[in-house]
Amino acid sequence: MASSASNGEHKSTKPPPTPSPLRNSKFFQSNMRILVTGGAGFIGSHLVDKLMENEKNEVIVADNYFTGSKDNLRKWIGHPRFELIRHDVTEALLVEVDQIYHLACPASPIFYKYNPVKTIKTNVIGTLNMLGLAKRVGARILLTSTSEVYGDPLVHPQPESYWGNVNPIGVRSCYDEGKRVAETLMFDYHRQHGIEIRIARIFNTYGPRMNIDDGRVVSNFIAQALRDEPLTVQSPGTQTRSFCYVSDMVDGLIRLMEGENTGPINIGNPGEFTMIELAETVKELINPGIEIKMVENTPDDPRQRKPDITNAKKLLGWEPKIKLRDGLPLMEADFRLRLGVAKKV
Ligand SMILES: NC(=O)c1ccc[n+]([C@@H]2O[C@H](COP(=O)([O-])OP(=O)(O)OC[C@H]3O[C@@H](n4cnc5c(N)ncnc54)[C@H](O)[C@@H]3O)[C@@H](O)[C@H]2O)c1
Ligand SMILES: O=C(O)[C@H]1O[C@H](OP(=O)(O)OP(=O)(O)OC[C@H]2O[C@@H](n3ccc(=O)[nH]c3=O)[C@H](O)[C@@H]2O)[C@H](O)[C@@H](O)[C@@H]1O
Repeated sequence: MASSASNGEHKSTKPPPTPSPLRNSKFFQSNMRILVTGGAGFIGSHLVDKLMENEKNEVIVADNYFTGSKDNLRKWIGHPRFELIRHDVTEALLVEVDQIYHLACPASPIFYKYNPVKTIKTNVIGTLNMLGLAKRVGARILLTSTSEVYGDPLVHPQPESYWGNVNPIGVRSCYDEGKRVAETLMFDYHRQHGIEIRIARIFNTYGPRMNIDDGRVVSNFIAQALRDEPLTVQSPGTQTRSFCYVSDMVDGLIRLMEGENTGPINIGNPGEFTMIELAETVKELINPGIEIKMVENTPDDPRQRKPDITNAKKLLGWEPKIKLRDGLPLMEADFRLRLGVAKKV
């Protein structure tokens, strides 16, 4: 029997499947072959950079480029330990790998709401396909779930044991409910087939390489500040989020994959800000002359969000290092380069 969902230490009674014998038949042998779905995206490409630092890793990225870009991976294209495949995870993929980081899914609300049926297919069929692959080759699989599984949370901060408050028929449901089903599938494969699973519940992550017009709040505010446009705070502006810098996130994901705990484990930075506070910070750091404008919000926007990271600290020895005020200038420098806006002296 699996233990309770709150301590991140689920154990299946079944032994994991044996890795495919084909795995050992290659002439060139790295110690670990790793598949990263969604690896051309924001978090995925930073994860690939970190995994490629280890010479014993060979990395395969599968991505359909819906929100990601080859440009994010350009330094690895042509590298002997790296392979990039244009692939949609809603279709089966046959590769021999030891680990799967399953990130493929549009993450910004404007993109996941653009084609909600495709978003839910990506979360459900895509995760089923990756679990099928993990089962066939005996790979360990990590799912990047989300703090959105807590919906508009009635418990604050959110521990992993909280079951959430999600609208099942709303405009965000393709993503929220899609990720909840993906988590269910992970645990069903774990209990039924002994697959080694890891689930990270990621809280709002920001950093260099986010799409400039991604639509998420940090990228919006930085791009607006650099373009001398008003910062668009969606009403009421008192809603909160907790922002994690991408290098901290990648460190947490790798620790989770390499450790012994299935999760789900919250990975995020508990520093909590209202959207008005975030706008004021961006204004102060990047463009003090800019206006802050209140605009209409979208349905079902969670009113508060902050991770309880007790489990991540205890089970992974992980906690974020980069404060928002230190991370924003790193992202600003990247956006300035890409937008061609030099810093005034
Ligand atoms: N960034 C965050 O704040 C955050 C928070 C919680 C969870 N997550 C999760 O982390 C993962 C990565 O998020 P991100 O911020 O890097 O987003 P992103 O949009 O930059 O990256 C997602 C990647 O997945 C690819 N993709 C989408 N659908 C696909 C499909 N059907 N087949 C193959 N590839 C597909 C995209 O092209 C893109 O490269 C997602 O699973 C997201 O749900 C992110
Ligand atoms: O961390 C998570 O779990 C989830 O967080 C985000 O979802 P959300 O928090 O709604 O992200 P944003 O679109 O960045 O919105 C954050 C807040 O900023 C506000 N906002 C957004 C954009 C803007 O221009 N102005 C603004 O005030 C929104 O109303 C919202 O309250 C991500 O988009 C999801 O991929 C991720 O799974």
